[in-house]
Amino acid sequence: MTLPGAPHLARRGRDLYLEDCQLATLAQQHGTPLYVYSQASMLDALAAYQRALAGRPHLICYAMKANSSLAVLQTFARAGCGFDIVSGGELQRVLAAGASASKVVFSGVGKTRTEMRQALEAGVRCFNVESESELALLSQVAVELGVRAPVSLRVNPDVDAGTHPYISTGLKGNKFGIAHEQALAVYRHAAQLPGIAVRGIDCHIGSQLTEVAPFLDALDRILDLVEAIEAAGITLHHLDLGGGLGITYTDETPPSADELIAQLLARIDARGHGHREIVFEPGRSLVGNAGVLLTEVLYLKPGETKNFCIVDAAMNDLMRPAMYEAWMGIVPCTERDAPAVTWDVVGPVCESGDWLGRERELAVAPGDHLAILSAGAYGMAMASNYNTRGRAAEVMVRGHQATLIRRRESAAELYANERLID
Ligand SMILES: Cc1ncc(COP(=O)(O)O)c(C=O)c1O
Ligand SMILES: N[C@@H](CCCC[NH3+])C(=O)O
Repeated sequence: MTLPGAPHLARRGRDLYLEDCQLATLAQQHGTPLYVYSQASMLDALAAYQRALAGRPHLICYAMKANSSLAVLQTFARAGCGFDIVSGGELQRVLAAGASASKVVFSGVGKTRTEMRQALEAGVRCFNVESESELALLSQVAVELGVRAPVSLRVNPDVDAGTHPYISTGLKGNKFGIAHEQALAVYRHAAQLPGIAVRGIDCHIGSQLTEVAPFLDALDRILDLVEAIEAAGITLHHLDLGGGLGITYTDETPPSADELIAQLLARIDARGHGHREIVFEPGRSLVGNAGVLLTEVLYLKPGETKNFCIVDAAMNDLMRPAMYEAWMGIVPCTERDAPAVTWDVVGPVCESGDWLGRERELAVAPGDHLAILSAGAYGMAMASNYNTRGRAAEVMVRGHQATLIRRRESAAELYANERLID
């Protein structure tokens, strides 16, 4: 039986497998908390985007903030993928994984002078510029280096993405992008700047979007602008439509990448923009359902009003439930024959917000392993060391083969940069 949204995760008898690897065995071998990823799931998810765009100029730039582990980046780089980065650190990391800077786009509202210089020297493909002041500084830095920075402006189209307010980015009140009504003026200004080469236009309206309509609304707003900008004599080579496609955590039914892209391309063609290069920046939809977080049940603590299942993973390992009250599936790695009880699954961190799942029906005992599902995106990438907890280990599976791609962090590593005072 396959689990929702995760084609390579299935139960064989009582045991949960990711591809051909038994998860309970991996938990025993590597210890917990442990992230496990299916490489086939990542490649299948990428293939859906590649298929949908075949035959026209395009670049898929994986938004590496979703999961920036080197082996994940390497997997995508080898499959021909580009990358969307948001910091100099991400640039360094993706180059270390073997990517080419010529396939990297640089997003983010707060790029520093140093990061601009680093990205120009590396030769990134495009900067997605988010404000007029950033544009001015980028031009200056480029002139100092004797180059022109390739640029698209990230436009805030002011559409409601219909997602959690913390991950909605395309509304007027958000810090992201240049307001739609100012964009034409900023493009005219950009075209005059000595260190800027205008290349395209960009938007990204939010994350975990489960409907096509907001993408189409944003596209229409962007195409209106493209027409106005080109009428002003400024040529735009590419349309970067951002990321944001959602995944199934529980009962969401987002469109597949193929369906979404087919509808977007139909609109692009109908409006006469079919010749432009199309860029997408998917994050979650490439990696989210490729990963699980394995954890061991430490204690069961039944109570008068609530029953607590205390596990060894915590909010520092997986922040999404604490931060967005996000629902993530939780299932036993090995099913047992016992009546299910309702548990709040919580971690050892000293915060009441440290929960991973509330009111879950589970038949569990101490020592059992649980899998938290759909944890491949914004899981490890957002992990912290709160409570001096070393970050989890990570394993990538390919068929029967399981490779440790990051070893567990030790406590000594956590304070290695610190010094006692005299
Ligand atoms: C600029 C930009 N591009 C792409 C993404 C990727 O988003 P998602 O993981 O929802 O596909 C994000 C994050 O939301 C982003 O901020
Ligand atoms: N971290 C968020 C998504 C943020 C998207 C970043 N632009 C999540 O876990 O859902």
